[in-house]
Amino acid sequence: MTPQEKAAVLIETLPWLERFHGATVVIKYGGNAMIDPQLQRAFAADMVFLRYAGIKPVVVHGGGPQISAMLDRLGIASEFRGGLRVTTPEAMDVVRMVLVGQVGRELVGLINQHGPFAVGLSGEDARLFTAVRRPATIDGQPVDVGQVGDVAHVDTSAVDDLIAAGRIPVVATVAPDADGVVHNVNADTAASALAVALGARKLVVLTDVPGLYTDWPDTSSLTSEITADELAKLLPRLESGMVPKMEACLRAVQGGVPAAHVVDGRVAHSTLLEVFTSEGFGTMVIPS
Ligand SMILES: Nc1ncnc2c1ncn2[C@@H]1O[C@H](COP(=O)(O)OP(=O)(O)O)[C@@H](O)[C@H]1O
Ligand SMILES: CC(=O)N[C@@H](CCC(=O)OP(=O)(O)O)C(=O)O
Repeated sequence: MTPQEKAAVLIETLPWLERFHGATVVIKYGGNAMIDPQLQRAFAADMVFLRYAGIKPVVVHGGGPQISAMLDRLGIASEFRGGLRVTTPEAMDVVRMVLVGQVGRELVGLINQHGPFAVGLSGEDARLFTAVRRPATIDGQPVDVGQVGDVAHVDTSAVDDLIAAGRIPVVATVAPDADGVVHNVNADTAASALAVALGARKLVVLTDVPGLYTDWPDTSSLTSEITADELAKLLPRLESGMVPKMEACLRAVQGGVPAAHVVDGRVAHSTLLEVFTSEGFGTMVIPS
């Protein structure tokens, strides 16, 4: 790369630095970016980069594969319906242990190699999330999936305090219902609810595909931009993990977040590519 090319890359970020300075951006961390050590470190660096660029990153993490691995080790069967894990009280203990005690801790540690930034919390802390039991939907029919929650209420005060102190909140998605019974909340769903409650300028969801395919698995149907109305029409035809993911993007945009993005977390620094380049990256959901 010539010095001119290097300078061009740097200066391309200026309009985006101007636009997003001071903005809150919610990033859902999941998929391969969460399992591959090099991608993990790249993600942690991206969060610190955003912070130094004057953006306020808030991380909501998944951990589905890690939960499945631990359930397996403990000999507890694991099943998904409509993209949601069937969560028995026994499985719920494992979900909580893995998300809060393992996955969240590891990410906090990686970010904090750069400085005293990350603080982990779960939906249980300072009433961040209050859950309500949520059925899965298969062919339009509700199906019981046990202790699975949707976010009924968000109290952003703890996250606000951390942001104001210059920290990077790292959120695990277990949440009590109004009676204090803890529920398993899909991380895409929780990220969306938090983005809306914080008035975030962007929701970025990392996954293991380049973006949304409107006619999966036809690779020519990869879409770079879709409106909320178009997505609402497409949603009943989507499958498995894409259902909570695209539903989350739709809800975020309908809730006032100006843009929700699904990006390929297998590409190192996908968050930076999305925020700071003119072409963007992945699929962007915008209001209709
Ligand atoms: N229309 C679609 N567009 C993109 N991916 C799809 C689509 N339908 C199903 N998928 C599958 O959904 C997966 C994403 O869901 P999931 O594995 O739950 O994501 P994550 O682990 O990143 O939360 C993709 O890797 C892909 O295999
Ligand atoms: C209800 C439900 O399905 N909860 C998810 C929570 C973790 C998650 O969402 O992790 P990913 O983003 O890595 O899929 C689960 O138990 O796997």
